[in-house]
Amino acid sequence: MADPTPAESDAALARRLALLAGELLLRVRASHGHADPAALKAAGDRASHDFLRAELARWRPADAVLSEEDEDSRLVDTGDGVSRRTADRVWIIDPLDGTREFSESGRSDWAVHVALWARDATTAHGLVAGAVGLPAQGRVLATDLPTPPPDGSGGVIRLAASRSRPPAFLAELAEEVGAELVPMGSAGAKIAAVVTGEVDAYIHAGGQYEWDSAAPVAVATAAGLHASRIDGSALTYNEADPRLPDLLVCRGELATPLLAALRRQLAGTAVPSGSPVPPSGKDPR
Ligand SMILES: Nc1ncnc2c1ncn2[C@@H]1O[C@H](COP(=O)(O)O)[C@@H](OP(=O)(O)O)[C@H]1O
Ligand SMILES: [Mg+2]
Repeated sequence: MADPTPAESDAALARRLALLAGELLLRVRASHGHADPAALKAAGDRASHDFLRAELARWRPADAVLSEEDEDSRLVDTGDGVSRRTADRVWIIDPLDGTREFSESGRSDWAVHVALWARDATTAHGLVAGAVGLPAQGRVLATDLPTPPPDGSGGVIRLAASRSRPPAFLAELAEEVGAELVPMGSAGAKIAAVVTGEVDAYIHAGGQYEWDSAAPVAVATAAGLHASRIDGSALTYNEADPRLPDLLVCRGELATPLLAALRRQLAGTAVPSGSPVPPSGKDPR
């Protein structure tokens, strides 16, 4: 691909990098095969992270980066030294979301997330640009090419949830609102499915980080969808503590009934809105 012009917008850069990192991940998957899932996960994480880090340093050298794959990214930022907390612009990236699914043959529910948070943002959640690459689905969703909000199916609510770590209360909530659970990997793939209308909503609770949702939430918001914490409060990014453990993304008209159902579930189950101790290592996947 020819070098872009210096005037490439942040959103176009996010979209281009999500596309290129996705193509790289497809090559890594093809060359490693699926015989050793742990090695494939590690190779994918590393290749995509290194690529995105290098490209952001090349095209946006003054900006800070928060990446899942940086050694210290899960630690609470104390503000010492050069810090993303004092930066005006921070790229929040998940080089490979749905790592588990990436390592499983035939699955297409994994994604590349590239988002830009800005201190002076006037857009929702402080996110000014974002792209979600879905390499195995052959598409990239981005804030500069928003898709129109999907029409409701009018039938049973299709509710996407983690296939490996769904919130404990979700089965009961689904029964209460008459929803059908659609298990899927990757926060990005699930939110993309809400954006395209393949499902009606995505609910997660119990643990996640800013990079798991920043880019897909930027894309969902640009498409006119509702995105919030499960208690209805705002999602905020580039916080000192990068944990952002729960969220609801859905079509606008479902926000009120789903938040009401969530309130009833949370009243009964005391689901924490954040776990107490910042982990220093990676989550077991
Ligand atoms: N309880 C939890 N604690 C921490 N991270 C979680 C989590 N549940 C889901 N996630 C993260 O959220 C992303 C989507 O998860 P899921 O596929 O289960 O819906 C995954 O990102 P990664 O694949 O980038 O690690 C996963 O690690
Ligand atoms: Mg992730």
